[in-house]
Amino acid sequence: MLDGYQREINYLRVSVTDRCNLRCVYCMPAGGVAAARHEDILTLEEIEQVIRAAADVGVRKIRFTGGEPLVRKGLPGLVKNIANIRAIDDIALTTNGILLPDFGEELKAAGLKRVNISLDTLKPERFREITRLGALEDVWKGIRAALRLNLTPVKINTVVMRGINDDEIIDMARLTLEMPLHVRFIELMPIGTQNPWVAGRYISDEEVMEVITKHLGPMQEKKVTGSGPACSFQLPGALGTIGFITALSNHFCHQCNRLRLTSMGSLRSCLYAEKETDLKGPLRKGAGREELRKLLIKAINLKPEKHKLMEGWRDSERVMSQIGG
Ligand SMILES: Nc1nc2c(ncn2[C@@H]2O[C@H](COP(=O)(O)OP(=O)(O)OP(=O)(O)O)[C@@H](O)[C@H]2O)c(=O)[nH]1
Ligand SMILES: C[S@@+](CC[C@H](N)C(=O)[O-])C[C@H]1O[C@@H](n2cnc3c(N)ncnc32)[C@H](O)[C@@H]1O
Ligand code: SF4
Ligand code: SF4
Repeated sequence: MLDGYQREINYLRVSVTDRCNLRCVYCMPAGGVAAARHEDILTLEEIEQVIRAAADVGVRKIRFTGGEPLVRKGLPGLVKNIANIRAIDDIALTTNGILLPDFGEELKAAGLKRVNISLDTLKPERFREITRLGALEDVWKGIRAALRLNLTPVKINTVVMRGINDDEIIDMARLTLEMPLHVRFIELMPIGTQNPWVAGRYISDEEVMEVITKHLGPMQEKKVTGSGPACSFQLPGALGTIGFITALSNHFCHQCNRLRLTSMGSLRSCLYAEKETDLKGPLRKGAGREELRKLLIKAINLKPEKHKLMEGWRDSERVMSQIGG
């Protein structure tokens, strides 16, 4: 359906958990975030109910995210049920990749089409510093599993941070020459409790693009499957593409197509929105498909025209891993 600004809303990002096996510096505090109690998180059956109602109001694409979606038990079963909803034509996953060797095959068989994997550095020690817990080689095992299982196009999400990984822009871009990977440079957003950490580390995608063209030459525009906010380009002879997600500098809100379902069961009409529409309460009081449909329409009508992240983050309660990136 169309929202109040004539934008077609057809993409639901579903955060299936607020938990994660990593603690990335820009996403979570070192000690993690107090995990929600199991009973406060939507059950897989409740998530499926919401997705069925969302399909009724025009949602065609589902992306599972988190936290780390692969730590949620039973995800393949949920994917299988969603793949049976005729109106849904794209089921994707955003993941840190570490558990893909364990669950990739089952997810593919269940109907998962493709994965976006987060990777900010090619240096093992730096990877450990950024994620505080992880081993780089495990992500590579996940990337290789995704390619082997044809969970394609495989996109790589790289958050660029001044003084942290900006010296690797060229190496990350070069990956697309050697492998069929779609590397997207994401602008660091001042979100959640990591807001103070972000100060001084933001780099615009314009600057990233300049660095790439200076060292690797001009690129051609190239469309990649997906309906997210990236603009994509290709280096001559490359197997993959290079994308830019200009979340701050040139926000793509005018073409926004999405709604978010938090793991706690609220609809968040914008990444930035402070107001959420509770679905868990109504679901647990027996709300049926029609009532859920009405609540979805309400949330779509609440969508703001654009974010105001340049003015700072105002939600004191939520961090990125709880909202679903
Ligand atoms: N400002 C803003 N940033 C977003 C939004 N959605 C995604 N992003 C950013 O884009 C990054 C990549 O998103 P992904 O989860 O990989 O999904 P996507 O790019 O929408 O997906 P496809 O294009 O379908 O592959 C996220 O990590 C966020 O940083 C949004 O609605 N607003
Ligand atoms: C919150 S994570 C959830 C899915 C999964 N755990 C992962 O890392 O891909 C989704 C995406 O949000 C991005 N992200 C998290 N915090 C961010 C921030 N402050 N600015 C920009 N992107 C951020 C991550 O890099 C990741 O690509
Ligand atoms: S970005 Fe993803 S992997 Fe990193 S801490 Fe956040 S949820 Fe976990
Ligand atoms: S910030 Fe809000 S309006 Fe802008 S693209 Fe993201 S969800 Fe849509």
